[in-house]
Amino acid sequence: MTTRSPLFARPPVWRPVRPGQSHHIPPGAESWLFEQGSLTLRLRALCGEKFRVRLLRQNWAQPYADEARALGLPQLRRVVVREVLLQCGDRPLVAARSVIPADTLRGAGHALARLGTRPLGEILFRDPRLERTHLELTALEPRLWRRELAASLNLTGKIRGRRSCYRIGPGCLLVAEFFLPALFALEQNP
Ligand SMILES: C=C(O[C@@H]1C=C(C(=O)O)C=C[C@H]1O)C(=O)O
Repeated sequence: MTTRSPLFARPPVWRPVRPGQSHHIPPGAESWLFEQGSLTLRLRALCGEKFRVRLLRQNWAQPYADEARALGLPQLRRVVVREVLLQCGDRPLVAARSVIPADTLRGAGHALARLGTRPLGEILFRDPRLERTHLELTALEPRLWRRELAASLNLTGKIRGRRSCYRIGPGCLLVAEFFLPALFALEQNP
């Protein structure tokens, strides 16, 4: 069974980051796209007590073809797909989609299976074995989002996103994060 993504109408297209290559990144987005530490921590610092994870889905489903490729899995292999909005109170600041293979859940990542509204970053960044690889970027056109979501978040321009593989011990997972206009507005006017 493939469950419809609550975020995307079509899969984002990713481009690897290559040294010396220009990605035409707006100045406000750069520090978020290249953030090395936990986004959860950075968003908490910005938003304080009102930071929360709104869970849109976490279930077994087929990954997108390019996600399966990035994880080295056959496309029909089911994975856990988690999609969330990271919010300050009612305001979504970041949309995120994580793809977790069964082997990762069985190994070091078993805590990931029952995350609920606990931020994924809390578990990942606590693990001393954590390694991040394969940074890729995207600039999503409004039509790639689900129409209802694009309307409710007023997504009229391109939304910048990043994706990387997080490795914890033998298992890895793919995390994609999209930085919404409300994030930059909050930074300008905390
Ligand atoms: C990867 C991190 O975790 C964040 C929390 C997520 C979640 O709870 O699903 C998803 C992606 C991240 O933005 C992080 O803090 O950097």
